[in-house]
Amino acid sequence: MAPRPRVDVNQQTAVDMNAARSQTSINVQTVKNYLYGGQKAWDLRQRLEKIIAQEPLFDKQHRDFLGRTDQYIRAAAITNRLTELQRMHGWSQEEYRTASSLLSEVVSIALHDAAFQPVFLGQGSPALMDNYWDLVHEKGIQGCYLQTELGHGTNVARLETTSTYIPETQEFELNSPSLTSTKWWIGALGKSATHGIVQAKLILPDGKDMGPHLFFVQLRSLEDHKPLRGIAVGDIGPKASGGMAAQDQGFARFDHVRIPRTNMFSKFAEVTIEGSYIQPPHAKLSYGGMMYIRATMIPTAGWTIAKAATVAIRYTTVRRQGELDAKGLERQVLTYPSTYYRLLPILSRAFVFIELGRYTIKALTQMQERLASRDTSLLPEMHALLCGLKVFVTTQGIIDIETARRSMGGHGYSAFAGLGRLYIEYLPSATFEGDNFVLDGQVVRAATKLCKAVLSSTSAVAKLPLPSAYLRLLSTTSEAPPQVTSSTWHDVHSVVLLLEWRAALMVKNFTQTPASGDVDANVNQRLARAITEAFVAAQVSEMINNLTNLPSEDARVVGCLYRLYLLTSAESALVDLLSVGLIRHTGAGDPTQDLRLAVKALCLEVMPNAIGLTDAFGFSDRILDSALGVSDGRVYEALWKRVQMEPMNKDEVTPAYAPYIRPMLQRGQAAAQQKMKLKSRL
Ligand SMILES: Cc1cc2nc3c(=O)[nH]c(=O)nc-3n(C[C@H](O)[C@H](O)[C@H](O)COP(=O)(O)OP(=O)(O)OC[C@H]3O[C@@H](n4cnc5c(N)ncnc54)[C@H](O)[C@@H]3O)c2cc1C
Repeated sequence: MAPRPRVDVNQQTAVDMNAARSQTSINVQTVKNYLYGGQKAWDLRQRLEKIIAQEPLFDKQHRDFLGRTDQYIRAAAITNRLTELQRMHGWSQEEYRTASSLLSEVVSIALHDAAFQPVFLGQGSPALMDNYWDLVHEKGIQGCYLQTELGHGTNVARLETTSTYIPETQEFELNSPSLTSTKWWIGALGKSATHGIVQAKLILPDGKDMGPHLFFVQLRSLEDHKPLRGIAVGDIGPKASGGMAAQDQGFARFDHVRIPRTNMFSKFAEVTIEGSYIQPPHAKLSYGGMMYIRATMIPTAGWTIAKAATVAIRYTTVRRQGELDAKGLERQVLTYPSTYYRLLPILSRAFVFIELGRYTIKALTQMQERLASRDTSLLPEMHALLCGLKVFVTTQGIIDIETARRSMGGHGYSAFAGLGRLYIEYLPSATFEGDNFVLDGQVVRAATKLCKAVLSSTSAVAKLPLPSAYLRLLSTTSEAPPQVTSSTWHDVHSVVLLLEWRAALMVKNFTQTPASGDVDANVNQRLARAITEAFVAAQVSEMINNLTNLPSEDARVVGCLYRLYLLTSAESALVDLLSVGLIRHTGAGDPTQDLRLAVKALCLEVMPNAIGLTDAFGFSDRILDSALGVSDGRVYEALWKRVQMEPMNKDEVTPAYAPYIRPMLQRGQAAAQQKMKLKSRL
């Protein structure tokens, strides 16, 4: 047998990346424009990226080696420079937001932008806006949102902080009556924020408790940043696995702190000068701020998953492992079925969540316009939808980042791979803005209410809001559930219908369970997922229809990704599909095998464009900050370069040698010599 040619494993990486790019059949720029919502948005991003890339402060090369305090100080310096650049270049809000996202850093000012400012806008009274909006908007003050307490998070009704109205001075007095009433986990409160929006129980002069309301409170002096009298404030310490180290989650206690009456957020509910309470027109009007944050979490999930997919697909394209082929090359890791089956569905979810985010934010904007004229009709449905979507995208996003990291083997565990950081920073999204398991319950409550209406009256179907359209299937005039055959998996409409039937039957079964009947402990999670997946599947079908706006080859490839999304959703729903009898074992072979083979076929169809599709996300090497995700594929050189920066490598002999390593070795050597002597005497 002729000897196989020797391959330079390092040089081969660039060869493999170039070869993968040259296989791309899509127009990367067109798909990029599609993902960013038009060429204009992409051009803006490019223009801002050039500015940001030139800033030495924004360099990420050394951040993995910094301790917590230095990470926080670095983040503050970055924020200061970003706002300076905003003024220098006269950036609009949109430009500032884009530049901020391009930083790809955890910074405390994010809480001001994402939580503090929207609540101010949505719930500030005209008086509060007149007095403070300019300061808020111009960042003359820095805000945070103080809801969670040491003793309560989910159960907002049991928060203990009080705000008591004193008519004599027209002031509220804020008080933390117990250790467990201490505000806790509050982003930017530890060391940064000057002001906060405090959720506290409103107590009227007659002692009546009106439940939690929002109050605007100054926390630190604008002269020297010291906490104001009566306020004890600090940082709650390091987070799990060193995550979000640059952000100062904080605690605060209030000892009879007075604020003016006008500092209550009273756009909807109000306390009069005399101390009477004016009810809001709808109990859930104040949900607006939180709904906005939840809506933005959908595209964020998409772009976060996109980063994980880009890094892992690039690395597994150039990483070779296995038996040599005739050319002397090992197999590209991405080509193993167990690898592409893990990674390509992640790529498909990134595309879907990015598009879904666009839809949701548009729908929310429409609802907010109606809210402005006090029309709350869309509110309950939007609330339930956003709860479901928030849970779905964050739960899936967390799984996807970790799956992508593991697909890269041992090097994936290096901090220089970048996915460990991405994971740990994304992880709390399952808990904040509503714990995912708690939100599931709200999705199910809303669905059962509508289901009962549909089951009791045929006219209710006509009034079903779009996200609950799947319940139409329960109407007496609806067709019977479809028969699943091998062709089902090749027809978008059939797969969507199947996922809708799954949700409808599961909700119906649950709704019809007698009050005395037992339900399993996981029922809310299963139902909420089925409900949300039915909605998302219908949206994906729309996305496929709208692909006619793209050139045909781009539409074909992105369409494959969307179908892959639908099929992997159906695959993960198999247990439910079997439980509700939509798929049956007929004795003629495995009824799920056709689906699994269709998933594989779609993966193979997407594969030649895997690199092109990840390039379409438009991430620079600076943003990904990953030695394994470099766009030229030269991963070993990038990893080697990073390792040279490791501070421990500055000393040839570690300072730990003399005091600790040497004495241990010397004791061991002496003991071994002693034993040798004893042996030689025997
Ligand atoms: C990184 C990070 C940043 C944060 N930033 C902020 C911030 O800026 N401002 C702020 O106010 N808060 C913030 N939080 C707090 C966050 O909003 C709360 O952690 C969250 O609301 C959950 O509350 P909890 O931690 O008290 O958990 P708990 O409510 O005690 O929940 C504990 C467990 O009980 C379960 N559980 C609780 N109630 C129910 C129920 N009714 N049904 C079923 N299961 C239930 C939950 O699923 C969970 O598993 C932050 C948290 C984190 C981790």
